[in-house]
Amino acid sequence: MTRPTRIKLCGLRRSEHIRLAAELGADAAGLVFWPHSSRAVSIDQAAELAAAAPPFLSLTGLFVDPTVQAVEAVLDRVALDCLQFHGNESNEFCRQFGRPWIKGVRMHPEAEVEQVLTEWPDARGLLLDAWHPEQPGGTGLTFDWQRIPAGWRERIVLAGGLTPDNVGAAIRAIRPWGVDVSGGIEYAGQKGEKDSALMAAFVAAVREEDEKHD
Ligand SMILES: O=C(O)c1ccccc1NCC(=O)[C@H](O)[C@H](O)COP(=O)(O)O
Repeated sequence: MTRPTRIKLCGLRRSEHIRLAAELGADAAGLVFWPHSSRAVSIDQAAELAAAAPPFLSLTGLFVDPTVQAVEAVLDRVALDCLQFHGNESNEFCRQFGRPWIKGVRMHPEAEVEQVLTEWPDARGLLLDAWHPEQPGGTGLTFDWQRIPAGWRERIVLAGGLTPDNVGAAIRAIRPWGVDVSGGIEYAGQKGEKDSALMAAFVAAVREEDEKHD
């Protein structure tokens, strides 16, 4: 049997969606702490979401160029299992909190990908996302998956514009360790509003593709 593709559903803001993510068999749920995002949650909201999380769903807190104090303020109140840094944070910055962390890497069209990926040696994994000149993430855009070097694919969480319709092709193309989605599980035109049916369809599409590789 081949390994299952790990799934992170990002930008959850309701307790029922946290429970649904676990029931569907997702591995991780992402909570956005970047205040400029329409998916952002306050510390109080996040504490409530964490209280709704069943065992073994990895709660991941997403930050963009935060201060140390901002991350610590969240960690004081919210039982996060993993941190995700999605800005220009260095390896040293990310590692100082003593928690498992992943690094969001935006795939700039001119980036020397093989070189860039070596910059965060202590990350548990690298979440590769589309690059956009003004938005640090959650853009709904895809990038050319073939730019991901073959030797790195087992460490990669693939993100950027994934949907129930294209995630199977993405898995087939590069066999990443995991996949991450936000906009692709939301109601059309309603950024931040997750659609339970699309959450279920996304997880089902991943599992359907996984079964083809057994
Ligand atoms: O989702 C956001 O609002 C966000 C804002 C700033 C930085 C990162 C953000 N999201 C990071 C994620 O992990 C998203 O799931 C990832 O960017 C993919 O988003 P999408 O293309 O909408 O699936």
